[in-house]
Amino acid sequence: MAGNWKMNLNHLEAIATVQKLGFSLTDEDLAACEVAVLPPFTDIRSVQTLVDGDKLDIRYGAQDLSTADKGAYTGEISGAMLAKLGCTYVVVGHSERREMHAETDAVVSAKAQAAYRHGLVPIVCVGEGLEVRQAGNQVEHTLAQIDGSLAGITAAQAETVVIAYEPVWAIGTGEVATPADAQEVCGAIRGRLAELYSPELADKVRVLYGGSVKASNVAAIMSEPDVDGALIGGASLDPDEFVAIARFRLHPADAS
Ligand SMILES: O=C(CO)COP(=O)(O)O
Repeated sequence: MAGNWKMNLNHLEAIATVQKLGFSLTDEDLAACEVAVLPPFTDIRSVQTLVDGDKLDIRYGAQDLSTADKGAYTGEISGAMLAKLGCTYVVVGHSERREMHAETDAVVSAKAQAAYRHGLVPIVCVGEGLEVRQAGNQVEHTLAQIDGSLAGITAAQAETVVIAYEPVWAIGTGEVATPADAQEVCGAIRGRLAELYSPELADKVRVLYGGSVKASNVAAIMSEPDVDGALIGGASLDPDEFVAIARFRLHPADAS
């Protein structure tokens, strides 16, 4: 379960949030479910200090990185800098960056490659907008994004990649995809990974669903065979809600 904080929570709020997570999540919870937070860049040092100091079994990472490793790139953050701060993950190709920063699949692939150069695991985001969904082209569209975003990623790298299927129309709207909608595309993604790499590799890759996930709907989504986890925006800002999401196995899968 990965919490994408987006541009929310300053470093003081980040400390309070991670402390609460660290206090609430038991060893049992963390043995059953990996938990990661993806704060803004300015919070990462604070999160690192807490996680290291309190020996919390929580992973953390960033929401973006530069395609370049070093140099005259004003405002950019390199994979090397994130690795130095102990990041495990980095989100690449979130729909908000694809839309607002015109990131193409080629850019996303370059960012995923930059992540691997520094030992970071990319969480590669894909997913269709409302018009594509209404036209019924969600599978075709999302698989084309997979092809483009994973271009240049070797099998050895792809073994660890995390894919997040986030239908744009379900992000921050309260409009959650049905479990069957999530399964349709997540299953197709796994099928494409099998074609691009191998069925064995495809089975190992974690495919997440994202879009209005909360404690009350997570169990139903997680009951689908090809949904291995969730990328959570708004609900991850509330530590109690995020902990309840991480405990999805305790909720009935038919809650709505
Ligand atoms: O974009 C998302 C996670 O990356 C989903 O955001 P919400 O959970 O707020 O819909």
